[in-house]
Amino acid sequence: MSKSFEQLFAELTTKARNRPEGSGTVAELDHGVHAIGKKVVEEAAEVWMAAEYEGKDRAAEEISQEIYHLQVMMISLGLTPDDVYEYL
Ligand SMILES: N=c1c2ncn([C@@H]3O[C@H](COP(=O)(O)OP(=O)(O)OP(=O)(O)O)[C@@H](O)[C@H]3O)c2ncn1[C@@H]1O[C@H](COP(=O)(O)O)[C@@H](O)[C@H]1O
Repeated sequence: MSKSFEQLFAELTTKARNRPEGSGTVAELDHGVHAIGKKVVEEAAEVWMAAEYEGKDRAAEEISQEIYHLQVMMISLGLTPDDVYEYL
């Protein structure tokens, strides 16, 4: 099911609060900023490779994953979307 940036952020915020069993988001948050940062960088490279060699659909998929990891980083730091939008 597709969702917007805000819908995903709300979902992840709820997961961080309620800590449901089996949540990858909870596990990633527990690993901390250093580990989340590595995922952000890894996914950035995958966006680049998909964009250059794998076509638009794969690039869109990798971009969605980068957005996910950026949102996990935001939650880890206690940042809201408005804190980020301020700089757009
Ligand atoms: N949108 C995402 C999403 N995008 C990326 N990822 C994670 O990022 C990984 C993709 O990274 P890679 O390409 O490196 O794939 P991988 O090597 O198989 O990943 P790992 O072995 O490192 O886990 C996936 O395996 C997921 O763990 C996501 N995990 C969750 N979501 C959404 O977040 C919500 C909450 O998820 P849970 O916390 O797992 O319930 C749900 O709506 C999910 O759809």
